[in-house]
Amino acid sequence: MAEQAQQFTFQAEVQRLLDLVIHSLYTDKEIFLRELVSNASDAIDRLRFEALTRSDLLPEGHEPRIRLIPDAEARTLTIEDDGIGMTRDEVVQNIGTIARSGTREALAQLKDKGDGAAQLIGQFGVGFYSSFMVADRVELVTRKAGTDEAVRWTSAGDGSFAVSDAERDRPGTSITLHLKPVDSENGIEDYTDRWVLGRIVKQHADFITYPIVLPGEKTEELADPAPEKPLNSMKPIWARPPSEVTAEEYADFYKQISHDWSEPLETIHTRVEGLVEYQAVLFIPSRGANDLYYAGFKPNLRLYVKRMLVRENSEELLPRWMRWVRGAVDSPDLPLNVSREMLQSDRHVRQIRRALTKKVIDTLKKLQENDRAKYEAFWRELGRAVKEGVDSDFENRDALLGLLLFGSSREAEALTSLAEYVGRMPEGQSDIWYLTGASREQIENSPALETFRDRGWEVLYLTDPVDELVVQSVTEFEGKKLRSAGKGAVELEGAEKKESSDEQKKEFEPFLQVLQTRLTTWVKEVRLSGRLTKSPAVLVVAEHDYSPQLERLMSMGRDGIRQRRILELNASHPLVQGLRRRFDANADDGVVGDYAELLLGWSLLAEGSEPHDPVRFTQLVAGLMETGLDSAPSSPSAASSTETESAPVADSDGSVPASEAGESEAATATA
Ligand SMILES: Nc1ncnc2c1ncn2[C@@H]1O[C@H](COP(=O)(O)OP(=O)(O)OP(=O)(O)O)[C@@H](O)[C@H]1O
Repeated sequence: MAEQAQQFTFQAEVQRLLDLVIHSLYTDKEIFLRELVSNASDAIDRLRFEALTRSDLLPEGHEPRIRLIPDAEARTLTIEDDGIGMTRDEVVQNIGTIARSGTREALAQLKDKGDGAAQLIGQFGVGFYSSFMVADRVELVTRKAGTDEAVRWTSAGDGSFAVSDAERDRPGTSITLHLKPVDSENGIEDYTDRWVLGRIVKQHADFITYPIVLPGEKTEELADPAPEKPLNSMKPIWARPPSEVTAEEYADFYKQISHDWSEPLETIHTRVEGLVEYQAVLFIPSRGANDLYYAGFKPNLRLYVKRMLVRENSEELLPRWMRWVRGAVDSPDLPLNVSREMLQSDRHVRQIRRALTKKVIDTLKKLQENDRAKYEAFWRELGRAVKEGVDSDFENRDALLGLLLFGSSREAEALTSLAEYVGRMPEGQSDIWYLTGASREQIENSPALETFRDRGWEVLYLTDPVDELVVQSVTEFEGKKLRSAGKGAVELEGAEKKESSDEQKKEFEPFLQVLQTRLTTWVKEVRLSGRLTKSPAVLVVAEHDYSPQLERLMSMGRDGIRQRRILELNASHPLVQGLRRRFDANADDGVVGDYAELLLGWSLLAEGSEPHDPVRFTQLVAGLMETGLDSAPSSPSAASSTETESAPVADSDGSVPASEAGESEAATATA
């Protein structure tokens, strides 16, 4: 007795994907066939792989095929495979939910259904769902190898699907598309036409390694149908001479293995015969996968041994930072039933890995040299992963340094390599300078850059969190030190300057001591600055301490203990000079301590951080503003420095009048 069909609703993201598939104006509708045939081919691959250890799974004389069965009268097309099939649970799980969290998130964010959506759709593994571009109802019957039960899945793509028991005489899967009417204006052809099917297979699925066949045609002369003749050549793309493979064939192959519908950025086809033999077609994608930076991400790299797929997501053939590389590698030198552990320690695998890694790096290098725009497009998509390599791939570290690009103080939108930076270094500059921060804007506002600007020295702007990793592991490039503009002391160049600065240091010593004592909870040293030319103060860290950016990242969401930093003062700034005069006049003047705190709070705000004690800081600022009002002349032009020059040094309560603690030179330029 037939059981009642069980109804399920699609996961919200799947329905969204379906809506996009159905409504987006995707022109190339015929590629649904490539997607379904790819799934069929994968299913056969999986069965053959499973059968390596369970020979009972393969029926005697198993000659796997992918059959296309058109029915012009019923207006259906069935795609049938002798693959591994699915259990009931697998059907519900695989064809009803999206497992990959990155894809789910991206879909959840994707609201519009306009042209943008049509483009974006290429980012998701649409696979099976592409059937709904050409069919208004889809029926799938499948039986898992090694079981007797078959299951039927049906859906009209309208939010729900039904699952019920079914019959199937052998393992495998059949997918029947109830085709939409032919509509050539919208790119829907007659997919029951043998000629159309033959053309699509030839064009988009020629490289599938199993025969794709149409049922033999019955003719008047032949009582039995003519034998099935494969529509595809079945030659895997990597086994063909590169000169004979067209760009379109590579792109189709890429789309088959990646389910990314956008064109690959670069294709690498390599065939090596020697100590170790292998063939590989690798792709640099034009876009990184949505879940590339998730811990569970698996690379889209297939490993074949003599054309038998042994690993769909091989992590052994390329370093982890190259997990965005997609493609297929085939080698006859590896054992068929390879375990992960064996793969990792296999000598041949190691050799292949080394060679392929180098190949990809060389390709990127060439791209950087010959097509800068394309390389920058790659960099903006995947540069972050390359930076991971700098920290982890010691063998290729030097080559990777050459690939790095950064923003810099030179030009707002431009990216520069380290070599280009070094090439522009003016005389007198011996190090490569950078500053890390949350954004270009924040870095640009940092007072720590003042002297660099004045000297005309370029500073690299490191705004990506992984840049912190890069600069921790790279200390030199072409013999030039990489130095943070916000770390350690920046020396003034020239002997004369040094002498005068030594003298100044001595003069300021007692004053700085008092500030330091007042700020000791947060600051480990108060000293004179070599990097300030305009601002009164800046916070820096010692040479080997964490940068504020790294500290912020590490204490994300937690109240971490902050490391004590160094407060640098600009000795020639009127605010600092005025304050020192107050100190010289009366070493116990309470104003000096309050100003120390204000300067510290100001420096924190200037770099984009919060004052340590915002309440205390605002109180100090309010007090200062009040005094400013009490003492400032009533004329609106009072802000000019000439007017304030005659302003009193301090009020009766002992505070210095100033409109702002920071930039206002006027308020403190007093005698
Ligand atoms: N013909 C088939 N035989 C067996 N399983 C299939 C078949 N078609 C689809 N599947 C299963 O359904 C899953 C979802 O298919 P779909 O085409 O939507 O995504 P996919 O992108 O191929 O999946 P993957 O992320 O594994 O590449 C497949 O991963 C596979 O497990």
